[in-house]
Amino acid sequence: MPLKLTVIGLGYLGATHAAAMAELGFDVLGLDIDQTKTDLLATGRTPMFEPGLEDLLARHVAGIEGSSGRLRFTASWEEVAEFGDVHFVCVNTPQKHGEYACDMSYVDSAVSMLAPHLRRPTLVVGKSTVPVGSAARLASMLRELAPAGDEVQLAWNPEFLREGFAVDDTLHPDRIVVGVDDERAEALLREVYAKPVSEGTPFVVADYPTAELVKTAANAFLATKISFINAMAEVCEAAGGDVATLAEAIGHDDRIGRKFLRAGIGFGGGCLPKDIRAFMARAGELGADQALTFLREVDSVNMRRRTHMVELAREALGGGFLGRRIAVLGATFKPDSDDVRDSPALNVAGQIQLQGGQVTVYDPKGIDNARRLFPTLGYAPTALDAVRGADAVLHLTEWQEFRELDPAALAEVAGQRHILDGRNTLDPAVWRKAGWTYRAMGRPTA
Ligand SMILES: NC(=O)c1ccc[n+]([C@@H]2O[C@H](COP(=O)([O-])OP(=O)(O)OC[C@H]3O[C@@H](n4cnc5c(N)ncnc54)[C@H](O)[C@@H]3O)[C@@H](O)[C@H]2O)c1
Ligand SMILES: O=c1ccn([C@@H]2O[C@H](COP(=O)(O)OP(=O)(O)O[C@H]3O[C@H](CO)[C@@H](O)[C@H](O)[C@H]3O)[C@@H](O)[C@H]2O)c(=O)[nH]1
Repeated sequence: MPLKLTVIGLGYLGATHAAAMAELGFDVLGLDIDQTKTDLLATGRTPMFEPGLEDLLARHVAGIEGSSGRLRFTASWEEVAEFGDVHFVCVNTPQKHGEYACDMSYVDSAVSMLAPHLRRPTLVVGKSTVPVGSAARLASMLRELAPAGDEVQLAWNPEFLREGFAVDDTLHPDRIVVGVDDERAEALLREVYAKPVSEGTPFVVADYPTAELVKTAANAFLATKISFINAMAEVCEAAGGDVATLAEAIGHDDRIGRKFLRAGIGFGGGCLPKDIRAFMARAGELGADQALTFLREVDSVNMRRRTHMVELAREALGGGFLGRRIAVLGATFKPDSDDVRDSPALNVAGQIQLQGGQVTVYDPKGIDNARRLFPTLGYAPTALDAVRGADAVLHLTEWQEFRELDPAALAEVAGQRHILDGRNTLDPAVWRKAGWTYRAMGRPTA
């Protein structure tokens, strides 16, 4: 009998994981405390934009014509507990309000809702990103609360997917990491991931703390790489160098690599910023805070990028923002996602509005989410509409659509022709040819 899986928490991670597990051939039952999400997913639609996910849902959600019927949703914890041989916990672990530390209340609540219904041998697998030490704590919580007691096991299986590539990253991961304290847990997870492992995906078995740390270490490294190149951008600007050429040149060294060296307004999203802060907070609790003081600098280089973009815009306008019209291209923290959590683009837009600018934002997929978070910003249905009458245009999220814009057509409707490229992905020559003053970050102005 193939294993039956459940997925608890159906956001960016959980909805993708549930659909991907059905694609691997398992029967999957999903649960989320937000019933609007399960209702939507049950009709094959996603609560968020993630390329390829609706196709996967159409292939597997029960009740959709021609689907495998392997993926279902419920609101009942009892049903989840009875159904699952393996339960994946994919709930959110945001930054605590006003603190660096991780808010574990959603994970704790999911585990305490599930545990009292666990009456037979079963495996609970944490996928959320958590502070090191959480798995051991949750394992004892499960043993205490579950009627099946020691027959309930826990494993930690951190997730490395990127938004915008979530489906592919889940079906074909770079590596699978499992933190276990028992061979049976490892065996069950080898069964779950047999297909990707048979295709060559490395399967790394670790203890709980190492598995938890692998995740935060990976995100800390990625964040550091971005802040490193952004620090080089600051120096390039001071010295008259070009950070894009510098990144290409150092990236040819295999030990450094080309990826994650795109300078600009820095990293945002629901992961890197909060994960490096939670990592610092946890290291502090463990008495190892000195080990991670460099992450404070990584964070401040990153936040400085946003303010620097605001300063560049002010400079382009020749003074303050009061009464000036600013078009912002991009609202999401990255392209191919509708996620606006800690978005550098919206942070810049918000700062300019606070300083008196009239800001109009356009984004291909993020406007609804942006409007909920920043209701007082202006929003336009197209890039052309956002640019109409603008005194400066800020390119802040690197959507392909923005690379394909016609600078000549935009020049006709703009108030003034100032383009500031916060992602260094537009073609300076093309924009300049169309009459724009083009300004990038960490690159020469002319
Ligand atoms: N988004 C990513 O790209 C990504 C990648 C890797 C790891 N992660 C980690 O995965 C976790 C989830 O991230 P996300 O981006 O999917 O968050 P999200 O906010 O999109 O989704 C979390 C979901 O969990 C639900 N939930 C909260 N408490 C619950 C409970 N007690 N029971 C059932 N459902 C509950 C919420 O309603 C929500 O739908 C976080 O720890 C994050 O750091 C995220
Ligand atoms: O060279 C680069 C690369 C990225 N970014 C920015 O960095 C942020 C994060 O990008 P990315 O890492 O691609 O997005 P996420 O989907 O947040 O994925 C990260 O966070 C996830 C949640 O933990 C992990 O699973 C992934 O492995 C990790 O890449 C975005 O704002 C990007 O614009 C840059 O500024 N320069």
